[in-house]
Amino acid sequence: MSTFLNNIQTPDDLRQLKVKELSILAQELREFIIDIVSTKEGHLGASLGVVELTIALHYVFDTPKDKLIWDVGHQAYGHKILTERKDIFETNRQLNGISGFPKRSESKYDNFGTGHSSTSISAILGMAIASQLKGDFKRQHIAVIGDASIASGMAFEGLNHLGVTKANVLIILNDNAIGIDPSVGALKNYLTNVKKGTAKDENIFECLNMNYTGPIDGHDLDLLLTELERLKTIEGPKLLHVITTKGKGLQKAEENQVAYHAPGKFNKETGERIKRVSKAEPPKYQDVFGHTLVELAQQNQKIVGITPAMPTGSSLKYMMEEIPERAFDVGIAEQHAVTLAAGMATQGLTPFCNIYSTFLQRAYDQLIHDVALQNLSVIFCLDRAGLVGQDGPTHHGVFDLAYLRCIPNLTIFSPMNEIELRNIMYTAQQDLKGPIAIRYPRGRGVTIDWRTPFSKIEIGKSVELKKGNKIAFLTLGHIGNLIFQLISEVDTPESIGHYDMRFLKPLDNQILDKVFTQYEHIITLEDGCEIGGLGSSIIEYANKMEFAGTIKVFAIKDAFIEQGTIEELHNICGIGMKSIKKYLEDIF
Ligand SMILES: Cc1ncc(C[n+]2csc(CCOP(=O)(O)OP(=O)(O)O)c2C)c(N)n1
Ligand SMILES: CC(=O)[C@@H](O)[C@H](O)COP(=O)(O)O
Ligand SMILES: [Mg+2]
Repeated sequence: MSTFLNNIQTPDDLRQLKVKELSILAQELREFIIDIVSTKEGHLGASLGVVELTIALHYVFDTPKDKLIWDVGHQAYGHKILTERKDIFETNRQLNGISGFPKRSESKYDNFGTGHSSTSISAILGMAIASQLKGDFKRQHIAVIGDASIASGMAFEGLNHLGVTKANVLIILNDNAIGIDPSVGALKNYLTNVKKGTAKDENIFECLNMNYTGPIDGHDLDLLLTELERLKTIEGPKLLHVITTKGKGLQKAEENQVAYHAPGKFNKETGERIKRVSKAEPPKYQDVFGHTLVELAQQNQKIVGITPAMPTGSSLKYMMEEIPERAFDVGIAEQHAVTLAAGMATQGLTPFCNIYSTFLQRAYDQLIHDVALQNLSVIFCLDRAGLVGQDGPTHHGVFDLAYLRCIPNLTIFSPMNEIELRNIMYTAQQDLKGPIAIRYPRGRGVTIDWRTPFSKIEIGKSVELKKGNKIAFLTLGHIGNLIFQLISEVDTPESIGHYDMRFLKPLDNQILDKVFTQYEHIITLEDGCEIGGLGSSIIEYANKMEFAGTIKVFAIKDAFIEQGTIEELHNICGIGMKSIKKYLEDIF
């Protein structure tokens, strides 16, 4: 039964507590997070790891006047609970609920929207400079950033600037030696040496002109309070290095930090994860990618695999286990991952560069300038394409079709099922000259027996799945499976034709020419943004061919889409079964 937490709505309430009461509050806050996340799901380990830090920051600093930013923001559950959102925390990540990440429109305590990593240093520096320009030299500016996120290029760009300013900024490096998967790279090794006391003399952050303190135990509340109070009085750029344990306070989460980053539902007493008991079900697309890549790489020595910090999420981990010398986790470094792949391709290697669709946004110039312009044979596997669900607008992979389609030399493919994914991977590593983007969604496919022998896919060829005489559905990717069900449920299935376009680029003009002559109505369906995607491309071509029938585009309208289950979001966006059926009723 919470006692102190019950009485806290705002950080002002927190600041009424005595220092000796804060450790009890920490215990209560942990239990509260565990209680809710065990049933509602979400990012657990990171938030448990910063419970003491969260309390100490709001206790010492005058939030929301002082500015506090959480990098990525997946560790900000405690912050949300202590800043007016305790009573609605159970709606975390649900449709119409609070966001799983800090969000400016949600709270005056969320100073900057996050979700993608490594933005906090630049953003807090921007706020600190604004504060100086306004003549306010008192306001404090704090960014909390993890050891994996600080290794990203963008964070280094921020540090590089910060070190030549007099900005009143405190960076808190929350070092738990892990991202989603174990942290990697030379900086990780350096931080390990700092913790062991074996680092070379000069401290890297001091060399960058920051006042460095640490490493200190980030679970020791007294120490945190003392150091934060002291740092508050020091002007200019400062960095406090705290050591924490991801998953702190829940034994299972401490023992298996990768799985408990976002464990799904679990038993709040034992920590045991609740596995769905189900009969045979189709695999996740990510696993089809991961296992197929191992199969291909065992046959083709030129294949290399690259992931920027998502070995588990992308399933590149299978290749990292089986063929470690050719599989690379480069950390949160999407830009580097793409140009690294480009460099490898110039030397005759065949890189499979797996990046979540949303995170590839960060490497757009590298994709154009380093890969496509040089027509290098890099195979991009874009996971989490389309609406991803509870992570919400920061993570939906809905822009990729539009931002990829305008890039010359790039082939764009979206598999409708596991077998198409396997076969395009097989084809791309054998035949393709130039880059290809293969985009597939979060979650499971549709084929239980998916390990079929490889066969080649003809580049630019779509598939006629069903002939019709009035209405043609042109679909791209997994979402096309909806149309099978739809056809089985309508009164006049003979009127409907269905085409799995497979390639957004090059478009299959041959089949389109046929479709334009045989059907009165064309309906396109995709799980990407309307502007610039499949529907746009069909309208452009139809216009050129002077098609006289109607074209209806089912795609995501020009708006950011909030969080919810994928099914809820498809319905809200009007790309679910209900909307399509309604449209059909109108034209029948
Ligand atoms: C640009 C970008 N790439 C990848 C991710 C996926 N991601 C979310 S959290 C995370 C690990 C963050 O690790 P760290 O900064 O050490 O924080 P911790 O989880 O340990 O608290 C990653 C890779 C992301 N959010 N943004
Ligand atoms: C916080 C973050 O960016 C990741 O943890 C993300 O939530 C992973 O998403 P998946 O669960 O789809 O791998
Ligand atoms: Mg970390």
